[in-house]
Amino acid sequence: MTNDPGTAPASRPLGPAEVRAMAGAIGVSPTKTLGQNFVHDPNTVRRIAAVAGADGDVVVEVGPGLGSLTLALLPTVQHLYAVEIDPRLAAALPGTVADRAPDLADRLTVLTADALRIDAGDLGPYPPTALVANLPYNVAVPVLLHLLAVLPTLRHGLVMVQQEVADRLTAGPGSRTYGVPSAKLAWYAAARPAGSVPRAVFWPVPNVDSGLVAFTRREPPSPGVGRTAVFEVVDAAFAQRRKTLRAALGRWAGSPAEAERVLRAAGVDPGARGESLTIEEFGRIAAARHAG
Ligand SMILES: C[S@@+](CC[C@H](N)C(=O)[O-])C[C@H]1O[C@@H](n2cnc3c(N)ncnc32)[C@H](O)[C@@H]1O
Repeated sequence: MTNDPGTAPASRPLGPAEVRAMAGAIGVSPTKTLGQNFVHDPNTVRRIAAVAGADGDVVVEVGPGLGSLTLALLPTVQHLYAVEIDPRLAAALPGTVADRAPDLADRLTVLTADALRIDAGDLGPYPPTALVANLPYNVAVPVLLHLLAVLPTLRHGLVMVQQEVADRLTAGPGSRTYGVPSAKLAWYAAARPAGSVPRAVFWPVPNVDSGLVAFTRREPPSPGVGRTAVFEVVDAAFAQRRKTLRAALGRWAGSPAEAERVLRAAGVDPGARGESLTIEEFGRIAAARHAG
């Protein structure tokens, strides 16, 4: 089911004064522990919704907060599952949508839950196809990787994260910022930078600017071993990223000599470093170890 933008019902966005007033009315003073920085600029949420390209999608939004982005997404999505950990924000969201987008209220399902603990069965009848979220900063990478793991129907998404995290998520082998988040995200999806967002559009104003990361799911590499085994190699290689793989993987393999044997069997130079390896190469190393 898609929605014709020409006839789609509209929603009334939240501006700066309204964001503060709504938070006050429900007794929320934003906390750092929950990464509560609310967007109060209607142009920013319109832009995020446009770049997300989630028209006709069943969207998962993590951390809807006061509903700024939710209101921008609802006019064109098929359905939206909003997963919010703060019960006061979750309880207020249906009322906000009923008030500002009354014709769209039945497209929204609100779940009061920790996004790190949900799985597909928690959401509802529609298989989710897109993730669009201004992610809570402190758990952004674990949430993204968790949802890609437990929601196999997610085809694409757009997430807003700290600029530094956006750089890491979208880095490729050989880059200074390539690391565990980049390699693990590459297992699931092709990711690309999709713009930046200045800190001034948030309340309260954070210490850093934000970046948008767009991703499209891809077939995972098929080394013959599972994701957990491959991610163990990624973690071991980057735990000592300045060391050669022969040394960095010594404990994982049992000894540097065994690491060298596995690396050679995988066709990977034992003198290379993890930061130069593709996710396919990490997969080959895991498979070579399990092949014995
Ligand atoms: C950066 S704010 C974004 C709020 C809103 N989407 C916006 O753009 O204004 C992050 C939101 O995620 C919520 N949150 C934090 N940790 C969470 C978790 N583990 N699961 C679900 N929601 C979480 C916070 O309460 C907050 O509402």
